[in-house]
This record gives sequence, structure tokens and C-alpha cells, in this order.
Amino acid sequence: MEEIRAWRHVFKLDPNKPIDDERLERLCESGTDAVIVGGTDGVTIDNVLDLLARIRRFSVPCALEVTDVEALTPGFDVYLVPIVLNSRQAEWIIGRHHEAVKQYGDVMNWDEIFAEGYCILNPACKAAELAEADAALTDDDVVAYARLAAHLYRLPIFYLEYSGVYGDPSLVEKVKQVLDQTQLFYGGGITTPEQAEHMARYADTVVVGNAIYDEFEQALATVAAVKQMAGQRSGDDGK
Ligand SMILES: CC(C)=CCC/C(C)=C/CC/C(C)=C/CC/C(C)=C/CC/C(C)=C/CC/C(C)=C/CC/C(C)=C/COP(=O)(O)OP(=O)(O)O
Ligand SMILES: O=P(O)(O)OC[C@@H](O)CO
Ligand SMILES: [Mg+2]
Repeated sequence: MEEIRAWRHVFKLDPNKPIDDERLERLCESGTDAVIVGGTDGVTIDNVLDLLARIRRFSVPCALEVTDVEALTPGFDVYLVPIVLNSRQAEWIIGRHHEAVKQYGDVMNWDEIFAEGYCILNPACKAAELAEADAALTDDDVVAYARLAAHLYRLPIFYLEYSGVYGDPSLVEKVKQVLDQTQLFYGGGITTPEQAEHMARYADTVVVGNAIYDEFEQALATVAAVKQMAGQRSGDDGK
């Protein structure tokens, strides 16, 4: 858990999208705290292994976000397991997980597996469609999911997911206020350092995904922006 606690900025690489060696190197050497490999569709054992082997040339920590058991492989530093708290289907909250543990229970090292309590707030994103997320939520609904994640289920991570669109910083702030031990991940629509810095005021960990493929230089610039804000926050805490 300690390794994840230190993550302030992470890049999420989609195995279903191409990235050339030069860009991958710049990304891994950017000073980001970790690289997460994950996506909602087109994730296969072949494209996961290819990306893992290429990322392993660098020292950056590497996590697999498990969305399909067919694409599971040893070799990652940690495994992140999404639980979609606002899904309408039990399959995405417990069902797939039950099946996976039936299959892999004997070989699982629980010390390297971390649950992510997802609250998906962009109804149009692929993950929301797949998991049938109820994204028509008030701020109070979202805060209640965060409290459940933190205090009833005691999940290590609560993930405010706006995949593809930039979310509401004031809601991220409200959610942060009700979490203590549970780490707040924010992801969605970050394409500029300013947006990254704003979310880093409240979120413990800022995730940058699509901008890697759409706005590469801007995506790289989010690392310094998040690190600067994280430094300010730890300075504030130290007073
Ligand atoms: C053999 C070996 C190494 C074993 C290791 C042990 C281990 C880790 C076992 C797994 C245990 C386990 C409990 C697994 C769960 C399996 C599973 C399939 C769970 C369901 C996951 C889930 C709820 C998926 C729903 C979709 C979702 C929340 C995806 C998260 C990623 C996400 C939001 C991506 C963003 O969307 P994207 O695809 O990027 O969209 P765009 O392409 O439009 O950007
Ligand atoms: O791709 P974007 O919109 O940056 O979102 C990042 C991540 O939260 C996706 O799961
Ligand atoms: Mg994506």
C-alpha cells in the first residue's frame, strides 16, 4: 500500500492504443509516479504483454488495472481491481470478481492487489456504458459513495472517474473532505497543466489518460504541474 500512497501523478496507458518508443520513453522518464496499463475494450493478453515488456525497460512502477481476466499476467508491480460502486449490475460490483477469485484464488498475492471503488460520472464513457453506471448523481450521492468506500468497505482507493471529460473540481474537493485513509484518485479530461494542477489541489492522485494520445506535450507537462501542487499541499500540511 505504501507504494500507492506516494502516487501523486500517474499516466494510464491503453493497451488498445498505439504509442511509439520515443514517446513511451519520455512518458516513463517524465517523473510520473507510476504507469497504469488499462482500458475498457480491446484489452488482450498480447497487447498487455507488449506494453509491459516495453515499460519494463524503465524503472517507473507499473500497475495493471484488471478489466478482463483473459489479459491477466504476472510481472506487474501491483494489480488494481475496479469495483463500480454506482453500477446497476451486481456483475461489475462483485460478480466478475467472484469468478476471478474462483479461478485465480490459489495463486493470488493479496499484498499486491488493491481494490478501486469507482464512481463513474460521465455517462457517455465506455466504462459507464459497459458497467451500466448510474451517473445521474447529485453531489450528496457521490459523497455518500465516497463514505461507503472509505468507512464501510474500507477500500484503499476511491476513484472519481470522468473518463473523457473534465470534471467538477468543487465536487472533488467535497469528496476529499470525507476521506482520510482512503486515497482519492481523480481521472478524466485533463489536457492542460492548469487543469491537472487544479485537480491536484484536492485529489491525492491525478490520472492522465487520453491526453497521452491526443495532446502528448501537454500531457507530459501535467507531471510538473501536479508535483508542484503536491509540494505546496505537503508544505501546508506541515505547518
Ligand atoms: C495470474 C495472475 C497474475 C493473477 C494475479 C491475481 C489477480 C490480480 C487477480 C484478479 C482478481 C480480480 C478480483 C479481478 C477482477 C476481474 C474483473 C474483470 C473485474 C471487473 C472490472 C470492471 C468493473 C470493469 C468495468 C469497466 C471499468 C471500470 C474499467 C476501468 C478502466 C477505465 C475506466 C478506463 C477508461 O476508459 P477507456 O477504455 O480508457 O475509454 P477510452 O478508450 O474512451 O478512453
Ligand atoms: O482518459 P482521461 O479522460 O484522461 O481519463 C483518465 C482515466 O481516469 C481513465 O480511466
Ligand atoms: Mg482511455
